[in-house]
Amino acid sequence: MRTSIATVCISGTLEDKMLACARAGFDGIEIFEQDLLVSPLSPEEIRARAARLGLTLDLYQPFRDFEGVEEEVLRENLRRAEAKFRLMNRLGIDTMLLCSNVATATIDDDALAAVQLRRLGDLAQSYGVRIAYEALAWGRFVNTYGRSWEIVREADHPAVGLCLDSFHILSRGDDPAGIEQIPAAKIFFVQLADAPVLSMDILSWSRHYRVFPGEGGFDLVAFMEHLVRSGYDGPVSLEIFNDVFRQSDVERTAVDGLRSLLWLQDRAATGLKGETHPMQLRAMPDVRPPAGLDYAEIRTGEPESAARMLAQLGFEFCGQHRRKPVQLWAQGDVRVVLNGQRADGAAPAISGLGFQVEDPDGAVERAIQLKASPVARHHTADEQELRGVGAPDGTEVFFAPTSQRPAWMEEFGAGTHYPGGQGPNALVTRIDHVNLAQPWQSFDEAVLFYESVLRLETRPATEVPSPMGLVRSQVMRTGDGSVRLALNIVPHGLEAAPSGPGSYPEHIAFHTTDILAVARRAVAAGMHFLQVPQNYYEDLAARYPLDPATLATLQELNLLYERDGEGEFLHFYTETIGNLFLEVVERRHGYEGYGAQNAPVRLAAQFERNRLRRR
Ligand SMILES: O=C(O)c1ccc(O)c(O)c1
Ligand SMILES: [Mg+2]
Repeated sequence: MRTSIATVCISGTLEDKMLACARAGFDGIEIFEQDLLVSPLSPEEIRARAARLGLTLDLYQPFRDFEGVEEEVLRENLRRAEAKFRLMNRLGIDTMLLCSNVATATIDDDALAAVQLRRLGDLAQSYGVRIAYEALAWGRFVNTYGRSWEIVREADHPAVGLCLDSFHILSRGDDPAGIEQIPAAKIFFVQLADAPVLSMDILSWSRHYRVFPGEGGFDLVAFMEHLVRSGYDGPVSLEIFNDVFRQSDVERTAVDGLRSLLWLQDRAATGLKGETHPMQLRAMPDVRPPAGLDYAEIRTGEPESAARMLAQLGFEFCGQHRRKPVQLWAQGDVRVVLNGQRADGAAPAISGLGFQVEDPDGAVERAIQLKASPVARHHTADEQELRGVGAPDGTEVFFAPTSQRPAWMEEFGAGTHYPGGQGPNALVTRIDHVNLAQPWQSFDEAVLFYESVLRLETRPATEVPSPMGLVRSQVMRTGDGSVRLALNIVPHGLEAAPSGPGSYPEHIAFHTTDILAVARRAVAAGMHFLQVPQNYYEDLAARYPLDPATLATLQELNLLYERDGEGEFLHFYTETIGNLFLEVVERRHGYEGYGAQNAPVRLAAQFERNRLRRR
């Protein structure tokens, strides 16, 4: 598949954009008119530069407000078009995008629009160029691809075809299946964009909120499958109007965009297996979602405080790495690695996650094909090699084989004391979820990363009010729930990664089947929990018909509680150390959430604590 991207998607000057697109690996670009108008480069220089970079110039856009007008207006529009055709000849671009008329159309008549497009086609043909007609979702009269196709069909001109843009089709809830019936030769260009599901006017939605495929709520995979079935074999281009992308690092955004097209091809290739079509879809190693978490790694220059918290929660020290200042802690088969390879005094933070997968090499290979940066764990010949990649949020993602007793544990001393299994002291049964802070600029990129590299599924996002601002929270998980990540967008003014005041803490949540026992054991071991205000418990009593004894126990232990139908969720939080706190949760009767109603209580309590500490 030929990949392309509109220059409007990314930040910088036209030169910056071209370089970043070439480096990311795109085959071509669409020149967005505004980028050209403000460029000091002549059309000939742009053409030469693209050739040097190995980029094709696939489309010039947009040309607006042409059809459905009186004769006098049409003549003026043809004059405007001719100037652009001359420019396209200088650029060496053979396709111009024409948006359906938004502003000047006065005649609602498809036959007339077809005649006018035919006249434009004649003119275009004399310059050796062609017109790709796109129905904008907010076009004055033409706002569906079905209607734009009717007009193009009636125009019946070799230089007049369609541009299909997934946003305009899917934002209106239109069925893309009809694309399969359009002759491929009449589809001149294809633009893809995803978007979060929002209810707002379509123009604003389109101009500010588009995201790369896989980052929003539209079914781009199904769209792509219909497109491929039509027999289309031309460029597939990204056209994303997004306020954040336009101000983010240009190279990184370009890579994010290319990743979305790699992911999409892979998914469509899987969906179309066994069918024949002219488009060559690039597939990747087929890996299954992770079966579970092998370990979580906390990196800190002062392991004592994190070690104390783990011990209070019932974890046992299992051994010290034979070469490195790294400790292994475990409870049952839940493993936490405390990595002391950090500057003295550096506060604890989640630095890495080990995911258990069937085929670690295949998973790494796939991640690298998806343009993730490899990170290598330093190891000696007799040590287990763990390979991984860096996530956009800085977390190191490692791929480990599925195993009850991973081979790397041998490095933590011969005869390692490892409790394993579910001994009488092991009340924690697994890592329930890991909450990772996301810088606002790279949130969409992170969603696509975890979806494409780890094959996690997105769940509807929630918004949690806090004294620092509204925190957007997005759960990504395997279908069976064995791996769950909660991505939280860090409120403006706070930092995601560095620890200390002004940073946003991350946490690891452990699951237990007896939260009262874990809480009592922790209290007896001297643990301080995050304090929950009295107001919360009064509200709890109003929300649910809890018996007074249960309520008193919850309050005594600073436990939080939530119900969802039959399901019940009980949980508590530790204090925050550095950039990290821990949570223990108990899910009863199939509860699947994360205590959304309780998250504001936690964020407010943490805010208070942080402020007191800074005084
Ligand atoms: O928002 C617009 O005006 C606009 C312009 C060109 C496009 O291809 C498009 O999809 C939207
Ligand atoms: Mg478009």
